[in-house]
Amino acid sequence: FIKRKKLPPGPIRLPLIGNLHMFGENLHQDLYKIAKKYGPIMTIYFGLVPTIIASSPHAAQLFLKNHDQIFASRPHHAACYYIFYKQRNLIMGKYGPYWRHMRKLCTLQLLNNVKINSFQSMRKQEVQILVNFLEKAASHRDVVDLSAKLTSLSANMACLMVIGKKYNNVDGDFKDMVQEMSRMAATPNLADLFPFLRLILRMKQIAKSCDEFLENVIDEHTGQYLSDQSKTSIDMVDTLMEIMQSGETEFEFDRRHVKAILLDLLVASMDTSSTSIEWILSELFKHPNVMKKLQSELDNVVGQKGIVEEKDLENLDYLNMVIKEGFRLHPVAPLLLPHESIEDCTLDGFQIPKGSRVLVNVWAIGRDPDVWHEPEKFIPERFVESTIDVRGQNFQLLPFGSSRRSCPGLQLGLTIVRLVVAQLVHSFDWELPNGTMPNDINMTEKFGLDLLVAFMDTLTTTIDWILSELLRHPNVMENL
Ligand code: HEM
Repeated sequence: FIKRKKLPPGPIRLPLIGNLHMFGENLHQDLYKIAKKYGPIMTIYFGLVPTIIASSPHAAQLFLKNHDQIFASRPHHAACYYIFYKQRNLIMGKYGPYWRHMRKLCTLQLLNNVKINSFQSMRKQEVQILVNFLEKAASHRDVVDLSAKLTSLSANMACLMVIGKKYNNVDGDFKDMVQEMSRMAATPNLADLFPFLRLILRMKQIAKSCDEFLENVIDEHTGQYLSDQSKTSIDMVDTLMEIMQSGETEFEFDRRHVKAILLDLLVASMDTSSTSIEWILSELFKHPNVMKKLQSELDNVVGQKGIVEEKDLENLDYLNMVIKEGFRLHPVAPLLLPHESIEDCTLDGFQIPKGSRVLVNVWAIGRDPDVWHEPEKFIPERFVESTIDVRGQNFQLLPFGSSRRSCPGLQLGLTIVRLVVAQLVHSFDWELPNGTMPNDINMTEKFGLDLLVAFMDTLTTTIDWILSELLRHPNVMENL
């Protein structure tokens, strides 16, 4: 237990549930409101587990830059423990030599510019398939579920890059599993996450199907890479198998590690880009003037050739402002992923003990009125002559995090988001269906992964703590 008086301030907590009663469907929005009262560094109790919340650029900088190494670990997470090979993966791996090796391997071998560029023609082809579909729908004036199409585009790109086949052609069980994980993430009510034991059992089943799927993928690749010289691009399973078979890694690296990385890459790239694209397009539909201005930039830079090439992206200044503004208002991971401290630390006068969990509310930071003029409005022009960027150097805009634990897929994610938005805006004049007006577009956020990520383990830990206390006090147990 942590001595409360040394921790940052926070609302009064109730026995056992802590501050849980204060949260509704959107954790980051509720935390934003609470931070207005308790300040940019505050303590919130999820059950019995204290969690430090950073809600200003200065606070984010303290945790992610000034004390970066101390807060570079991740907490234990029951779901991730089962699904990601005892947290042997990169995303939820504990900070230490093993995580450092895995991170180096991913950044240098899988997500470097050469590797990302080797999938350029695949991206172009997949975007073209979507454009062809939309052209056909437009010629019949059919209404299109763009959200579903973007999800499928993003999943296809991720699967082609990682395992060498489209998501549409992937085994049904894996798809069911992905859908189930999304359903769990979209559970609208916290109470639906109970009972935990059932949830944990389900996690174990999901982990098993996931493992079987990845084993199959690896089996399919074994041997095939060497014999199949006709492959135009080497997918990430090929690369990882080659690394494993070379035996030249500085650390233990076997099939379990390959599977953990594969899962990371699939999970991290499947929904993130499509969700960002969907938000940005929704803002453009809501703001026809911005849409027109962007179309005119695309006409000038891309011209009549119709197809947006990745090399065009660097010349599209207004597009880049639109993307930054989209990320500011709608970060895909509003609380990043949870960080955990590996040693005691004094920070802004507060003592944060080793093992503290930290959430950085980048959603709140993107709406901080001390930093942003008219923060609720979508105004890409705010970035004219501004050096603020999304790459983790500017703490007022952190959609990919910053420093050691920042997103290693930033370049890839950014390329996909810019390419798809540019192509869809350049190829079509968009209309909302059935007389919907721009102001009618529903911009309410759905209950997202952040809640699952932040809560799930704090609740199981709370139960663990209560049970251990009961075991230590048999008389209390008996009374109960
Ligand atoms: C628009 C797209 C994307 C966004 C907005 C995004 C955002 C993020 C964020 C916020 C984090 C957590 C940072 C933190 O905890 O401080 C993260 C971590 C991560 N992302 Fe991304 N991401 C995107 C795409 C991708 C892609 C395409 C990949 C790889 C194929 C990827 C791989 C990862 C990995 C492996 C981590 C864990 C890093 C670690 O813990 O060391 N991401 N991402």
